[in-house]
Amino acid sequence: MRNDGSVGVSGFGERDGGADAAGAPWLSVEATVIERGFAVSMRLAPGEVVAVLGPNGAGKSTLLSVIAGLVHPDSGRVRAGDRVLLDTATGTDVPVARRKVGLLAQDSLLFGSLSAAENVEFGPRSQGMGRQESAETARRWLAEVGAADLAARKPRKLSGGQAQRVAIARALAAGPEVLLLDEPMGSLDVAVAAQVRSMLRRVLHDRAAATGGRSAAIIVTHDLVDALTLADRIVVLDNGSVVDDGPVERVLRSPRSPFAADLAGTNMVSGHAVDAVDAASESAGTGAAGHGGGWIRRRRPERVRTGRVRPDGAAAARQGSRTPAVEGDAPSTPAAIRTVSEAQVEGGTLHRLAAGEPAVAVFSPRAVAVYRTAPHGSPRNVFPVRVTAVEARGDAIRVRASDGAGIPLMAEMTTTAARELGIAAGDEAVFVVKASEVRVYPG
Ligand SMILES: Nc1ncnc2c1ncn2[C@@H]1O[C@H](COP(=O)(O)OP(=O)(O)OP(=O)(O)O)[C@@H](O)[C@H]1O
Repeated sequence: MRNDGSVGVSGFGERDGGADAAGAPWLSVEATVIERGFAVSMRLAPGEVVAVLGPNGAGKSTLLSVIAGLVHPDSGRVRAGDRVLLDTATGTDVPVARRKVGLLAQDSLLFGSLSAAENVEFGPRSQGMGRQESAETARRWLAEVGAADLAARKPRKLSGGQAQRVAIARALAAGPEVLLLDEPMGSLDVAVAAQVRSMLRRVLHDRAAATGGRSAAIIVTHDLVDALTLADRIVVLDNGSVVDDGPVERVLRSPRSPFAADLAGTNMVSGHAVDAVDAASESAGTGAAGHGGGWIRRRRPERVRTGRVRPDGAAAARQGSRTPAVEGDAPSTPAAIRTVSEAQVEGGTLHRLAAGEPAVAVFSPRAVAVYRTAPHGSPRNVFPVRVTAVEARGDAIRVRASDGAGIPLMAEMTTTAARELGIAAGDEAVFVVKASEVRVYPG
């Protein structure tokens, strides 16, 4: 236990988010760790899932360690529901094992000598639960994460994805009120990461419902896709401080920090999923499937000829760079969303999307070709836009624009191409992106 309340917690700006309808946060954290230059204040609403992003050394792991009780701040307070877990002013410092905090650390290892089931039983057992009940709890959580058939296996017989499922079951089986996941998909290859992400999405959703909001979760990630699919809110840390905090969409649309701006260097269009079958048949009709029929197994994005204005007046995208969503070349299925302006945006997805479900389409500015007028017979997503800004961005030009419904879009091209196209703020233009460059996620 530590009591050095002489160091005041101060200088924490008020941020949006983190409170329920009545305005009460469920988890609140205020902590200063002087040695690490860390001074963070953050609140989570009941049942809320927050993605914490930030550059290396920003303090993300420190934040989780403070909540879990592994790092003792010089000053601060951590409260979960009506339980004070830490208060340096009063000397309260609840031991790790009694915090009801489940931490899945980056280096979480399963006990090698125990089976998967015994690993998962470990938490309930160490909380005093009987053998049979612990075994039942382990069975339930292994089933929940899709690893029921792995119960008897030793960790060395598990693949990376299987081991991560078991580790997640182990973190959940102890019944944590606060779940902390440090890069949960970090070590998994893209296809396995997508499966584990889908599983986590379901588990987090069910958990919030099952606990009646008496829970919260923080996911540290470098991956925008995790924030998009798993979190209600993004908190960006940099240099030990919160530099941005808000709903996922707000942070990406109007970032308030260089890191978030960089993070947001992507186009994100919100809407509602169109039935996948309709999307597929409409795609076939409109020719979206004409991208080499590349729906089932996503092709490598084609390299677009760099920096040339085509005869039809289009400036090629800067290069055929990929959508920053990092699911790589994993197989995807056709998906489409309909935006508020009734535009249909077609792409591919690794997720199951029910028709009408909120969804977002994500694509890189570099995948966008800019035209003066709409190309004929294009099998692509076409956005008539008005250019709002043309900005230099290193050796490239970023064209910012807004479609009829005010959806902000960006294209990136070479300076030569931009000069030849002669585009300027206020101009009408047409942004075109191939469906094969668009990733669709649950929103
Ligand atoms: N055990 C430690 N002792 C002292 N300083 C530490 C320790 N661990 C981390 N730090 C420092 O604290 C700061 C925050 O580190 P932290 O690991 O929390 O960042 P992070 O955002 O999790 O980074 P990454 O994305 O690389 O994991 C850094 O300046 C780091 O050097």
